[in-house]
Amino acid sequence: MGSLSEGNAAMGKTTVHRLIAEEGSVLMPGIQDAFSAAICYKTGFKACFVSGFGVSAALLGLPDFGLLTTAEVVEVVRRITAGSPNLCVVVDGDTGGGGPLNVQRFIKDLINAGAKGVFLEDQVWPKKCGHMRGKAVVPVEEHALKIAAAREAIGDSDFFLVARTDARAPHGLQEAIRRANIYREAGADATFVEAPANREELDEVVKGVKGLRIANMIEGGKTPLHTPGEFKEMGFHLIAHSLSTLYATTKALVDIMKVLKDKGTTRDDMDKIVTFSEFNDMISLESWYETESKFKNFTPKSLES
Ligand SMILES: C[C@@](O)(CC(=O)O)C(=O)O
Ligand SMILES: [Mg+2]
Repeated sequence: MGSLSEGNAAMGKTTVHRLIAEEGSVLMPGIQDAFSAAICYKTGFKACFVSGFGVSAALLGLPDFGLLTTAEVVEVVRRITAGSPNLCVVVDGDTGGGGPLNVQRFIKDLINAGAKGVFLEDQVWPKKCGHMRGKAVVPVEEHALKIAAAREAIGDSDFFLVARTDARAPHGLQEAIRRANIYREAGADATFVEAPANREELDEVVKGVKGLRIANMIEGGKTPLHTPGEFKEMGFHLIAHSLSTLYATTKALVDIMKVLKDKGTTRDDMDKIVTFSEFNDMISLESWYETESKFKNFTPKSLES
């Protein structure tokens, strides 16, 4: 089993380190916008993962195929942190938007936007979702340089750096493990070997990769689904459940569109949707009424008669 003292988790260096020290294995639901983030926080999660796959779908209506820009990601993150200021927001940074200088600018923008961490991966740009076919990775030195540049840009900020490698598919698990350890040496707080194919490979990752480790759960993806408890036992510290909310939303959207198309009304299918008041609770409407009422009777002193 992996040790929590590895990777400074026990030192509480950042919010993410602190959460790992508290929980052992931190589950981060994948979210794609300010609304899914707000529901994530309301449900009781302390951290979320801003999925590139999800943002590409929700913002652009496009697949996770290297079409999303870092500027678009930063803008989404700004809205998420404004809407959910107490949620620890970890962001999928894809390949970081270019070379080391672009990575540094991106990291600073994410920190200013209120994010608490980022994943940076070693795919060739334009990248693909880690569970799709046809991936390629850049030379290990090239990504190590980006990780070092990201580390420098982070400085003393409360920001957690995850280095991801997609080498498993094109070059095999041992190369992915080798790369993860090199990226850790270059300054990553944790590493993520993308898409191990079975339990044996997950165990190999724990055996071979030093420090804090990430696992990624995608329904229908390459890695079998496990619980946070099982991952804690194995030696993984951060678990992204990257696409569950996107897939659930997709199913709900398809179902209700079908109802509208077939029947033209939802009156016999109210079980498929939340009520007006349930939605308003979800979006904290009452707190806005309270704020509104504070200003209703406000008159500056000099205008009082
Ligand atoms: C985690 C992911 O990067 C998908 C993947 O490539 O596995 C995402 O964007 O959610
Ligand atoms: Mg992604």
